[in-house]
Order: sequence, then structure tokens, then C-alpha cells
Amino acid sequence: MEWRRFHTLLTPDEMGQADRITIRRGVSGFVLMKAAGNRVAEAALKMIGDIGTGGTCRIACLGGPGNNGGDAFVAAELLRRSGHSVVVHTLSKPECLSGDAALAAGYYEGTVEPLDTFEPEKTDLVIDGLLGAGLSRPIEGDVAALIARTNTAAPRLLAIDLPSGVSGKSGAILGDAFQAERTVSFFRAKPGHFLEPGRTRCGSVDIRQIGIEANVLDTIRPKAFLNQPELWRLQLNLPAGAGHKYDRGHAVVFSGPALKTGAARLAANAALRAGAGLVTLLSPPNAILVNASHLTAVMLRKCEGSGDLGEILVDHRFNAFVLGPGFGTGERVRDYARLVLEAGRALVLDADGISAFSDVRNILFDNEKQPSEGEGVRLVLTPHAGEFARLFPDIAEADRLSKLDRARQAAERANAVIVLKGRDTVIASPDGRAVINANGTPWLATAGTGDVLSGIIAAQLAQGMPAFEAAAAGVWMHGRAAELFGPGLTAEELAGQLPRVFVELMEA
Ligand SMILES: NC(=O)C1=CN([C@@H]2O[C@H](COP(=O)(O)OP(=O)(O)OC[C@H]3O[C@@H](n4cnc5c(N)ncnc54)[C@H](OP(=O)(O)O)[C@@H]3O)[C@@H](O)[C@H]2O)[C@@H](O)CC1
Ligand SMILES: [K+]
Repeated sequence: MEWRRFHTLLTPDEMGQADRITIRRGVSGFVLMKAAGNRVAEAALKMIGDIGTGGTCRIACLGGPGNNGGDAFVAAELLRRSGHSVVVHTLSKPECLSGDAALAAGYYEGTVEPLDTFEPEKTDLVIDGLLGAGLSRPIEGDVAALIARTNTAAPRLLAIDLPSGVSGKSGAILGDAFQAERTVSFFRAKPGHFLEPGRTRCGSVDIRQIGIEANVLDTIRPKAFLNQPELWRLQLNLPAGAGHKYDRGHAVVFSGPALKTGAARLAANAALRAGAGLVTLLSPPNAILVNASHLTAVMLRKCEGSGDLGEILVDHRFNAFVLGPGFGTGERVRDYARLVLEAGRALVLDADGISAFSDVRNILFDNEKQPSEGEGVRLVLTPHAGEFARLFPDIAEADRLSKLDRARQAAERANAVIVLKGRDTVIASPDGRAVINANGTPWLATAGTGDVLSGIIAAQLAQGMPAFEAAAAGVWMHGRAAELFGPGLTAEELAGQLPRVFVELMEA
């Protein structure tokens, strides 16, 4: 499908594969490098235009030992020909370069100086071609010192492919990394462009084409994508003219005790706004009054223990549950989760619901290991980093794993969809598919927004969306709602933005 091609993320290894396939088809590596250098020069000229001096700009290109440095030489030559004052500062002598990078160094006709003569304070623009996809170990010594010195001087900086020091695979910073204002990369983005802290170091990311054909992806078969509506819009259940509320499912949210009911109501109200036909809040007896005094369209029902829940589950219209927000940890969470899953219903387990399984992880995982024939995955776990570490301590501690891989491994182990939250939320499915979410605002980091997210996801599950798509759609809608509200967001206001999000989704 076309969107798969467009929103694909490629690891540096996969990008290398794309490169090799293209070269085997007859396009030389140097032709690709010249195209890449051209895209970099175009971006640089745009940035110089922003500087607005109209005259000659002082441009420092930093060139490393590999092809990233080769791109820098090509860009340097094009900028030099545009009349700017360009110096290439190289890590190793140009005559030590090999392959395409050596050809690029030969193509450049301007001044070359060693790296240690680079003075960030005396440039209008820095182009970082030190290290890109080939970063293989932490940056140390003189290069690390130069990066630190440059970041302190904070010049305008354009990174080629990745800011040197950012891992394209994981977004991790190996040693230290440049802070770029803009990053130009080629063909498809990499996970490191969207996973923190790499995402912040990249500045704005510009993906440009250099002549690699999209059909190389048919051979590479990548499984990571940027979370965009094209991924799930066809499965989104937008209400039809003749529809009935029961066609849109019945979401159920468990309330906490009398002094902890707000989180569940945030989830329940969000589920209703996010499209569930009906929503019921299940309340312990001591919280019935406080819940009743705050609810209107959301229905309320007493649930005192497993017996009550068993009776509720007899009615198959209750099809998607949220357990955790404000609920408290303990035996009751585990009983309720087990009953809901055994009854074949979808379950979003959040917050306390996740922490309740920290000591008895296997109970959760074993219960879910064998979904009934044809039913697929029904459990969605929405941990933030701390909750994730309690449930999957070994995976959380494995430094070599990217956030993408951590979420994937956890999804496989729990046979659940994992929504590993953060500014760079990752949604992973047990079948290996994963998406990175990139929308939202820093204002989302406030009390109660996670509860709202659970409700939005549950609404999609209630409407019959498969769990992976429901989670991806929910995270995207949540982020978009925050963007539409803007500064000063509180959790109460998020669901109120959903109608505008739906309008955008219907119009797109
Ligand atoms: N793929 C494509 O389609 C296209 C790719 N293109 C461009 O190629 C770039 C990838 O090129 P690349 O593979 O040569 O890697 P690159 O980033 O230049 O660095 C490798 C060198 O750095 C060294 N090194 C590693 N870590 C280090 C450290 N910490 N500190 C110091 N040194 C370190 C490493 O040494 P080694 O590990 O071998 O000892 C090796 O010498 C890519 O980012 C893009 O810009 C475009 O031209 C167009 C098409
Ligand atoms: K770079």
C-alpha cells in the first residue's frame, strides 16, 4: 500500500540495503552522493536566505571519514559556486578518504583545513558532515570536545542525515551530539529522527529524494512506521447515517474509590467523545454518589467485586474495558483483568492496572498467551517508562535496545499491544509492527492526560478496531487534540478538541 511506502522508517542497516539495491540496479554510489549533496546545499541556501544578509555567508562544512563527509564535500562545492565563503574542515586528511567520499573530495575545489581550526563563533552556518548512518561507537576525545564547544556557541547548524553522535537506529546520543536547527536526510526517515533524545537534536527534519526508488521497500520489508492517519483511517469507524449507538460499541471504565474517581471519569468522558456508542462507569459502592453527581451522558453502575463483574460480563454488548486509572493496585485489579480477558473482551490496562502486575507478571502474560481462535490480540498496555520498567525490568535495562525494540519485545512477551508513552510514544504489536508517534505538544505532560488516552483507545476498541490500529489511532488523536488546544492545556480540555480532530480526519 502506498502509505506504507511513504511513512516507512528505515534503520541505518536497512538504508544501506536500499543503497546497495539501487547501486546494483545501475545507479552509481557517487550519483547518489551528488544528489544528497545537492539536497544539502538547497537546504543550506534556504537557511542562508533566512539569515537575510543578501551577501556572502561564511559557511563551515565539517567532513568526517566516511560518506557523510562525502556529502559535505559535494554540498561545499555547490555552495562555493553560489558565491559563498566556504571552508571544509576535515577530521582526517582528504587523501585518506576512499571510495565515493574520495571522489567527492576531488570534486571540491575550495579550501580545506583541519578540524581543529574550526571556530563556530566565526561562521554564519555550520554544515555537519562528520558522522551519519555509519556512527558505530561513542564519540570521544577531540571530536567530543568540538561538539560540546560548538553546542555552547550555538551557531546555525544543518546536519547531514543525522546530527553527528545521534544513532539513526535508536535516537540515542553516543558520547555527545550536535544540536542541529535542521537535518536533511534522504529517501526515508530513520527511527533516530523521531526517538528522543535524537529527535530534539535533529531540529526540524527534512526528508529529500535522491533517486532511490520506492519499490526497494518491497525487498527490505520494513516494519516500523511513523504514526500517521493513513495507517489506520480505513479502519476508523466514523458513524454512518443510519447507524445506531449500539453499532458503536459499549465501553466500560472501572472507577476507583470515593477519593480517587476523577481519573476514571476522564477516561469515560473521553471514550464517549472518541466515538463509543455508550459508556458505563463501574463504581465501587462508596463512590457511587460522587460519581453520580458528576456524570450525565456516561451511565453508572455498581460493581463491588468479581461477582458483580461476572454478571455484567454476561451482557456481550459491554465490549471494551478500561482498568487502572485511579483504581489502586492489588488483588482486585488482577481478578478484574482476568475476568475481562477470559470473557473475550478488549481491555486497556493503564496506570495502577499495570503496576498491579509488577510482582506477578506471569499471571498477566500467561492469561493472554492463548487468545481464542481468530480473536486476535485484545489487550492494550499503556505504560510510561516507570510502569514499563516495573513490568519488563530486563527489557527496560537492556541499553542496547531502542525504545522501538523495547516496545516490540514487550509486546511479544505479553502478547499485547504496547503503548510505551513519552514525547516519542511507541506503539508495538506482538507481530513486530511498530509505529512512532510524533505529534502532540509538551503541554500533554500534565495530570490526567494518560487517563484520557485510555478512554480514546477504548472507544476505538469498542467500535471493533483491531487493537494495534486502535492504539495508534488513539495516540494520534490524543496528540492532535493537544495541538489544536495549544498552550495551557489541562486533561479536562482534551476530549473537547476531539470533534475538531474528527472533522480533520473526515476531510483529509
Ligand atoms: N545510504 C545511502 O543511501 C546514502 C548515504 N549517504 C551518506 O552516507 C552516509 C553513511 O556513510 P558511511 O556508511 O560511510 O558512514 P559515516 O556516517 O560517514 O561514518 C563512517 C565512518 O565514521 C567512522 N566512525 C564511526 N563512529 C565513529 C566515532 N564514534 N568516532 C569517530 N569515527 C567514527 C567509521 O569508522 P570505523 O567504524 O569504520 O572504524 C567510518 O570511517 C549517510 O549518513 C549519508 O550521509 C549519501 O551519500 C547518499 C546515499
Ligand atoms: K552528520
